[in-house]
Amino acid sequence: MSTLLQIEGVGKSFGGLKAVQNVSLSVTEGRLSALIGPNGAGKTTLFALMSGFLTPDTGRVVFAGLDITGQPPHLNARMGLTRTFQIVQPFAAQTVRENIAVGAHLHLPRRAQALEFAESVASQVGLTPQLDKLASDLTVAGRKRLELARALATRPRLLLLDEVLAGLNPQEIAEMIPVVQGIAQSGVTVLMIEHVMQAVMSLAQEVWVLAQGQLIAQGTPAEVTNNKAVVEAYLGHGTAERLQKNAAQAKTAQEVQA
Ligand SMILES: Nc1ncnc2c1ncn2[C@@H]1O[C@H](COP(=O)(O)OP(=O)(O)OP(=O)(O)O)[C@@H](O)[C@H]1O
Repeated sequence: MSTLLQIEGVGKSFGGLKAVQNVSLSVTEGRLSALIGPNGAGKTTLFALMSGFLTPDTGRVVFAGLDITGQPPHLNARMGLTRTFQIVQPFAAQTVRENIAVGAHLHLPRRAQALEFAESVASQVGLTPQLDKLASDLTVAGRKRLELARALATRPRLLLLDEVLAGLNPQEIAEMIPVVQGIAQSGVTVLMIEHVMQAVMSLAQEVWVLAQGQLIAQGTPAEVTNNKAVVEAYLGHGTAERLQKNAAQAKTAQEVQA
């Protein structure tokens, strides 16, 4: 399988804060991967660097074999690289259909065609019954689906999903997971930022872990969740030893009792 997106030595600082430091990774075409890490690790900044919303201070971004470092987001979207946002901001006074059509206009200049294409995208994310509703009347889960639909309407090759499950209740999360899976199965390469580990474990084929702006682990979901550096990044220094010591003490206590 080929590499669709490659970032090499990418870094970005805000004043004295190194939000992303020397990060390199390759996203394989056709895969569903995840980027995880504690709050403030630099995940959203990395998405912004990949998609052109920010220009890196160091390093380069290569998409489909072309250097796109510093290229603005609308040109990246035209090439097939689209992102969603953690905070969803649809055009509130427009219908769901019209909102989705905005994304479709990237490749369909005629309004009637864009509106028709919006319908097929809506069905992909389960928004067909809401097509004529105003975006402002959608629930949080509906807005999340709309954000997905707007991005899908641009016909991405690579879709960067920034916490599409944030703010959803357990049932809504369970309903959204197959939607994301369906998008990947339709041939779109997906990289998602996600805090909901249940989703990462069930969806991701490959996971990267960021902490304090640096990549600290990479592997399958099972590999990264068993990685000592990852456990410590989430739970604090010394946690891995403490957990090991507690498990050993519990085992000894069981043996003494037996
Ligand atoms: N535009 C900005 N100006 C200044 N500091 C910023 C800016 N954007 C992000 N930061 C800082 O950079 C660091 C990384 O932020 P970022 O939002 O990328 O982290 P994150 O991993 O996406 O966090 P979360 O999981 O909480 O969304 C944080 O310390 C944040 O406060």
